[in-house]
Amino acid sequence: MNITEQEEREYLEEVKEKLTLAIRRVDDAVKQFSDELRQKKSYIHEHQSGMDEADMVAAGQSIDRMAFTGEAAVARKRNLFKLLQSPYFGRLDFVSPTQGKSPVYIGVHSFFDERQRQNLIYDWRAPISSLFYDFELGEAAYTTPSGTIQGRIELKRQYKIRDGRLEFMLENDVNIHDDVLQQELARSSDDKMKNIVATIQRDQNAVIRNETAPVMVIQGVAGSGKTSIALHRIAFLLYRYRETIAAKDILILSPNKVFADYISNVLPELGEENIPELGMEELAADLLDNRYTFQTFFEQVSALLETNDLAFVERIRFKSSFDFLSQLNQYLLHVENHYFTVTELRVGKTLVPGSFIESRFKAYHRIPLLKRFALVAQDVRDHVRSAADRKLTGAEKGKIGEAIPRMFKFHQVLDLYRDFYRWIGRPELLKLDHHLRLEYADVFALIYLRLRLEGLTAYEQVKHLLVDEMQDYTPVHYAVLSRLFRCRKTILGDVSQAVNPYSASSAETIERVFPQADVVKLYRSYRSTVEITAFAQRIIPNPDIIPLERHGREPQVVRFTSKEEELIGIKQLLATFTLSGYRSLGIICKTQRQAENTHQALQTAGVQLLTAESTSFKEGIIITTAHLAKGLEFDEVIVPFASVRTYQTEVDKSMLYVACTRAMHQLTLTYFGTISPFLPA
Ligand SMILES: Nc1ncnc2c1ncn2[C@@H]1O[C@H](COP(=O)(O)OP(=O)(O)OP(=O)(O)O)[C@@H](O)[C@H]1O
Repeated sequence: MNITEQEEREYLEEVKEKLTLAIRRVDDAVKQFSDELRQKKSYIHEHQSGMDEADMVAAGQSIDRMAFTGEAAVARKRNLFKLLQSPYFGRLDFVSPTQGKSPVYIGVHSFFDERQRQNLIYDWRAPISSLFYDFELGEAAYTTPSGTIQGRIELKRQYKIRDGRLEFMLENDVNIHDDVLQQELARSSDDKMKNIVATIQRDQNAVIRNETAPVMVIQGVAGSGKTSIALHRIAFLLYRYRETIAAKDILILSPNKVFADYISNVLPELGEENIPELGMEELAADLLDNRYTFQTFFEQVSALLETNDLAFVERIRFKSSFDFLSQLNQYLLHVENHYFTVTELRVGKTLVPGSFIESRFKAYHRIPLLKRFALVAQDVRDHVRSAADRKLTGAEKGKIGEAIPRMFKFHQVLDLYRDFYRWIGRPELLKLDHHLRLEYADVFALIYLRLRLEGLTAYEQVKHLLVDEMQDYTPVHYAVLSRLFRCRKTILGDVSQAVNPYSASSAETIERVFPQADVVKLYRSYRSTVEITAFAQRIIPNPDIIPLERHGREPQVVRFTSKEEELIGIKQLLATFTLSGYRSLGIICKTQRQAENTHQALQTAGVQLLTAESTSFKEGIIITTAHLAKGLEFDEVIVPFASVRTYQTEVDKSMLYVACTRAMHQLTLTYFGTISPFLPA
């Protein structure tokens, strides 16, 4: 069945025809829904006066239901349209004793032909589609909710169908993905991340389809597809658990708005709605009820890059350690045991003994400490009432309500946080300016104390949490996340890409906070050519990295004799880029100031400056910092001012590594003066 290319072409036309018919049917349905909706609305409008409240509610509900069904039909139509452009990308002929043999065509969505009552296209997330990613020809098996199906794959094909036309078709006997993967990776970049359903690799597929891990930690080298996989995993979970999880139940913690915008196309491309996204700082502000102002992570890194303040580094280092978290925990025990100093309380003629108050306070040990006072006060009132055998006056009730919290040493979490540093004998480690602005390293520690002392119940509706750039968060961050989000989690990152090496977390660090986590390590790198990967390896070596065999020009390190000359050189590189056929070029600087100055100095039309306030980026020439470029990629990257003056510390080294690993096809570093010690002379 459909053996020759000609037969495949004819089959494609057949499928397209059926898709066109299906679109027409959905169109009719949509039209019918909107007609009915209009009629219903005008009926309600005309008969409004004669309707009671119950009628109105019922009518409103029926309108909502119709609108919902109408919206589902519109979404279905959108998916069918997408299929019409590219109905499927793979096929396998699977023979099993129970199912016989029939070709399984795999696409971005499923397509069930109502007339034939047959699945013509299987969704890439369907159980049977996993065969495509996990097996070559021969014995194979896949798991369904009702058990494992064994069989043989007798044929496997891959197609490239664009605008409804079959561009090529590949037969495989060894590894089907290699040729197509090479083609995909050689393509120019996009201003939005793209889906990779046609070329998901076996190890990636295992992560995407993992259903058992309560916490999945993905440590993957630069360009190993972590972000892509995480988004495909979300799409998979939305499909697999569609009865219980909807897009709105998932939350992405993303490093910045540009990144959020960059990844925003993947899920819609896969037919899912976009999911809510939040930056760490937004989360922090929310958890602190917007009561404190604080330095952002970007500002922290900028300060590190622009000053050499050893005390600042020391504060960050300390607050990024496990020791810090355990000292905070010890402090909380100390607070519990020593800061509630009970005294006996006289109410009218009744004397409430201190031991009673203390025992009530201890009885509530499961309740956050600062929430216990109201409960203890109520117990004291009950005690007095039964001892005095009368009702309490309002004044007496008020007196008890005030007296109990007064027995506790502090009332503001910030006061406790300050006290913590006195308690550990390091008061110099807390720096608050006169506006009480917190340093970034203090933000989540304060939230942690608040969480433990006051309890926070926000975000309980989240059913899956995705954290990208995990290396940028510390044990305290994770302690907060683990208490706040009790749901399953996917956490991904690369410790080599920390923009602040003083506060970087590895997969092992995160595993200590989430001992139940499944940790997956990915070593194959897809983004950059072998030459670019090898170059970046000299900055931060990782012997385990496996670059995909794709070659390109050797990265260039170009020396100039002055800054002016260097800028002229960069302008020439930009002119070459505009003729190159590539779509994106990133000039990746170390600091925001350097990026701004370069932007001004170049004065070339159409060069966009990306800042911490930017919300999206477009193709073309971008000037930005390594910090903001993290997670993004460009056809070509220029790293200017790569001299020892710019890149000399550990933080600088991380920045340089991140900058170089953003390049897909071409990388050039320019400098004047003495080259950075991290680069080959
Ligand atoms: N299986 C695949 N098929 C095709 N392209 C892939 C595959 N895996 C990864 N890629 C491509 O490799 C590039 C890097 O992917 P992605 O940005 O998800 O990696 P990452 O590990 O998050 O990178 P980084 O940590 O360096 O930001 C993207 O262009 C992505 O489309």
